[in-house]
Amino acid sequence: MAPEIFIPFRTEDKQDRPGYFFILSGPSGVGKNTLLGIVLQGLKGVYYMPSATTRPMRTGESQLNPYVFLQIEEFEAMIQSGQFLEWKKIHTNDYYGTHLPSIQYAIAQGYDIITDMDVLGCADAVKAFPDHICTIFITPPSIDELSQRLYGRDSDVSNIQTRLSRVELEMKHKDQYDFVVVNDDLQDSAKRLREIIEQVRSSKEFCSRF
Ligand SMILES: Nc1nc2c(ncn2[C@@H]2O[C@H](COP(=O)(O)OP(=O)(O)O)[C@@H](O)[C@H]2O)c(=O)[nH]1
Ligand SMILES: Nc1ncnc2c1ncn2[C@@H]1O[C@H](COP(=O)(O)OP(=O)(O)O)[C@@H](O)[C@H]1O
Repeated sequence: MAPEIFIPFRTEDKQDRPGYFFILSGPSGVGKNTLLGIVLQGLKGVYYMPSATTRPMRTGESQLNPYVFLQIEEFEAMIQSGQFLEWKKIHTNDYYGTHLPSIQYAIAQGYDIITDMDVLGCADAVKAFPDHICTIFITPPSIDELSQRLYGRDSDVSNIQTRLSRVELEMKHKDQYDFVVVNDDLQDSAKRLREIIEQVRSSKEFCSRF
């Protein structure tokens, strides 16, 4: 079963202000998790917030990396007991959801967290915590390049097609985000993403709509 709080926070990372919640969105395969992996290495005190999902664990993945993997009954019990800030069925009817107690704890205690979410979940999260969320949309240099990345990551054509069929929905929401980063050259994009996060973290007064 899921732990009470998904993240083992360290008190030395506590900020003297409420925590910031950074959300990355963008079409599947654009590079959100790759960017997160690079950026988090260089950012002290920013925690990856794993989502919960019912999709099967892949080779190389483990509990909390990159998701809290749950059985459908466990996920549905957590929906019933109000443990998700938001949840969506994405792709092949798999559940993905954001653990509300972890978010509430991080914001209240002054810990900065980052996660990725689909555009609809992100909109729900902004409604719930408008003054604590910074949204960043990751966009591909082209749809052809995005498709190549999906084919490079996975060999299951039906998985890839399911993900490609959501691209238009995701891209339609791009202009509602606080920042947009084009993930063309990986290192340049990681640098830009890190700069955005550092800029927001160091601003004296947080304004959710920049
Ligand atoms: N609404 C919502 N979307 C999520 C959450 N966690 C991940 N996602 C989104 O679910 C989708 C997962 O698909 P994909 O990027 O192909 O990742 P995969 O699960 O590794 O195959 C992406 O759009 C993620 O941003 C969550 O907690 N809530
Ligand atoms: N800037 C980039 N240039 C080329 N390939 C990339 C770039 N960013 C990510 N990739 C590759 O694209 C694939 C999808 O990246 P991933 O981080 O899994 O996407 P997402 O988390 O958005 O679904 C991976 O194989 C990754 O190595």
